Amino acid sequence: MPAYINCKQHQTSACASLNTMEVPIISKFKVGLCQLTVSSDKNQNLIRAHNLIKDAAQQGARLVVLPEMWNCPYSADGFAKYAEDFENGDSSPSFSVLSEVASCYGITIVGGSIPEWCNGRLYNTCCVFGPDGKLKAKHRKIHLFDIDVPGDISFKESDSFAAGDEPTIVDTDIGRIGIGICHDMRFPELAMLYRAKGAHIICYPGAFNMSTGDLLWELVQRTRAADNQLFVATCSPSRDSAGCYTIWGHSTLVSPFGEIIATSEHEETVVVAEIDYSEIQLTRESLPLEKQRRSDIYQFIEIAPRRP
Ligand SMILES: NC(=O)CC(=O)C(=O)O
Repeated sequence: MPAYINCKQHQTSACASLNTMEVPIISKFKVGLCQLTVSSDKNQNLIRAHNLIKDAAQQGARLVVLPEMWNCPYSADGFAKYAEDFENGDSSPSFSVLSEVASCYGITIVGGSIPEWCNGRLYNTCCVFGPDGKLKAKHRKIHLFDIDVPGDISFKESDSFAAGDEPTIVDTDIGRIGIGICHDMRFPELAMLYRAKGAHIICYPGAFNMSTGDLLWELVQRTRAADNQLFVATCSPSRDSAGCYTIWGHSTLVSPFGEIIATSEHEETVVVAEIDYSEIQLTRESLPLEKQRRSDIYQFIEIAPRRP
């Protein structure tokens, strides 16, 4: 645990008792989305993340989601500099902070993403921690964001990162969670796979920009939720985050019907809202897409990972 964050300082008796409780799977609970301002000062980012997670937990959130690249600016020239090796706890302050904070507040954290070093490769990686602070899952961004729109935006994540090659679905005390990172959201097949595997909610830490955000951020996440009749949570950095890539913001929680339950503008904020998994059943009964699906005409085929 880095010295500059003292979790014990903030630990209340309620918080302490949550850590020792046998927590049953619950279906109605609050989700917190921490839309934090990311600067070029890593320590500041860690402190900010801690403060926003604490705020969400104090508002009753049991599941807290952080943005894509919350410990560093979303900028190709900095990813390697901010990268951490999770296997080596001492050299991974971001990992340690999330683990400590999850256990301090007895919450599940979908830890946005940070650059991860592993065996000489850099990944855009999301870590999920349980209320005991233990790592429950690690998702490496599968679809890297390479875009070139002449006169508008050009960005090539694949120049910096290697792509992950596994979907990530994790069982927690607050349900089954599918994980995707930002551009992963554009691929309906991944969300369909999570739905087929029984996910209640898909969390997408993201960092859309001003060109893609206005047009697609809300559209894509509502579509993933409505197509698969499950909850979707997205979490972005705030717009005034550092770097030349201007971030859209608008962290959002969507219902299985595709309705926006809660959202934000682009400033730093914490969105906290309640979700109720009984809505999944209700939506699927009201509009039984699975029964109506014409698999005699088309089929969802699970394809093995493409390898070079
Ligand atoms: N970081 C990203 O993957 C950005 C993205 O997908 C976008 O549309 O913007």
